[in-house]
Amino acid sequence: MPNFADYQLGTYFAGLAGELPTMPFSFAAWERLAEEKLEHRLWDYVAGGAGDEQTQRGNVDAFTRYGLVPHMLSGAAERDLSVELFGMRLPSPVFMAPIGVLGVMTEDEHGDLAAARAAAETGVPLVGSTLMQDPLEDVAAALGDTPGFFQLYTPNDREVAESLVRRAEAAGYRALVVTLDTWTLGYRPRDLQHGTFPQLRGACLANYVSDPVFASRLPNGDTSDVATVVQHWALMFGNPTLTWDDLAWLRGLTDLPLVLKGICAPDDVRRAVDAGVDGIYCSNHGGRQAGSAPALHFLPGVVDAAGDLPVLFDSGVRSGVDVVKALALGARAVGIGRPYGYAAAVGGTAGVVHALRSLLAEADLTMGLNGYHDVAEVRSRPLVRL
Ligand SMILES: Cc1cc2nc3c(=O)[nH]c(=O)nc-3n(C[C@H](O)[C@H](O)[C@H](O)COP(=O)(O)O)c2cc1C
Ligand SMILES: O=C(O)C(=O)c1ccccc1
Repeated sequence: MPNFADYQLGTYFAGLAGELPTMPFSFAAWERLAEEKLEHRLWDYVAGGAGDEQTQRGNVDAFTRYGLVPHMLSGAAERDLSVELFGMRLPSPVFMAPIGVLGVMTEDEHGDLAAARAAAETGVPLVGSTLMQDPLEDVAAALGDTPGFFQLYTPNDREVAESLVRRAEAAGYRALVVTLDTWTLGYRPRDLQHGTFPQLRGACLANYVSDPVFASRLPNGDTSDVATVVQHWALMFGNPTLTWDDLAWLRGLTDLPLVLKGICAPDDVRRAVDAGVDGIYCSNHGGRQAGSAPALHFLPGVVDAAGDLPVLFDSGVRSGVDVVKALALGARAVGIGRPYGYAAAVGGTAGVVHALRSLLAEADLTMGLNGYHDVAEVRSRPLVRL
C-alpha cells in the first residue's frame, strides 16, 4: 500500500540535505507559473471558460461550503486510499481528467505523452482525450502498467466513432468515457476575442489524422493539408442530434466499461442506468461549456440516483482536501483537470508527477489528521454544511 504522505517527509529530508524544492506545492503557485509560461492565446484557452466565468469560479467556491470534521485519537497513522473501479483496484481515487489541448501545452515533450508517463510513474490513471497531439496508441504505450481510459467525443460520422472505439480497445484502454456536454462549443469570450482556439489551427487532431476511416473522408484520403483536415474535423466533431435513443448504439459499440461524462441531473442518471452504462461521470466541464450551478452541488443527487454504479467527479478540484470532500459526498473517483495541465505546462512529466504526488500527500494527510483510515470511512461520515 503506497504511503502518499511520505512525499512530504521526503521533501523535508531532502531540504535537510540541502536539496531545495524547485516546483510549487499549491494550485495558486502553479497557476501563476503557467500563466507566465504559456503563450497568451493558449493560456486564455486553458484558463478561460464559458460566459462571465462565474460557473468555473463557482465550481471552486463550492468546495468552501463544505467542511470535514476532525476526529482525534483514532489511530489513523496509516491510511488506505485505494478504491475499486471497473474491477480494478486503484492505489488512490485520483485520476487525470481529459484535457484536449494538453498535447501542445508542454515545451520539450508532447503533453499527452508527458501525462501518460506521469501516470506510469505515479499509478494515477489518465483519461486520454479524443483531442491528442499524438495518436492514442502512442499515448497508451507510454502508460506502462497504469490504466488508461479513452474519452470519446462522438463524431457525427458513426463509422469514424466506431473506428476510434476499436482503436482504443486494441490499444488497451480499460474504459470508454463518452463526453456528452460538448456536442457544440460553449460561448467562450476569451477565445472569441482571439478569433480562434487551438484545434482550429490544426492542434491536437492526431487521433483523426491517424484514423483510416477519417482519412477516407478527405479528398484523395490526403491528410497532409491542415486546412482540409480542420475543415473536415469541424464538420464532423460534434453531434447535436445524439439523444438517449442513441445510447443503445453506443452501448453496443464496446464491451469496455462505458462511462457518460457531463451528467449532473438525477433524471439523466436514471436514463443512463437504464441504458446499461457502467459508470456516471458528474462534471460541468470545468465551467467551459454551459453556465450552470457548481458541479459539486450536483454530486450528492447524482450519487443517490446512481445506486450501485460508481460516480466519477471533476470540476473545481484544486487540492487534496477537495479530493477528500468529493469522496465524502459520494464520488468513487475524483478527476484533476486544470491543476495537472498547469503542472504539465510548467514542468512536463516531472511537473505532473510532482503535482500528483503532492496532491496525494495532502489528501492522505487530510484523511489521517481528521482520523479517517480509508475511503469507506470518509464516505460514512457527513460533512458540515457551511
Ligand atoms: C484546456 C481544457 C481542455 C479540455 N478538454 C477536454 C476534452 O478534450 N474532453 C473532455 O471530456 N473534457 C475536457 N475538458 C474538461 C476536463 O475533463 C474537466 O471536466 C475539467 O477540466 C474540470 O474542471 P477543472 O479543471 O476546473 O477542475 C477540458 C478542460 C480544459 C481545462
Ligand atoms: O476546450 C474544451 O474544453 C474542449 O473540450 C473542446 C473540445 C473540442 C473543441 C474545442 C474544445
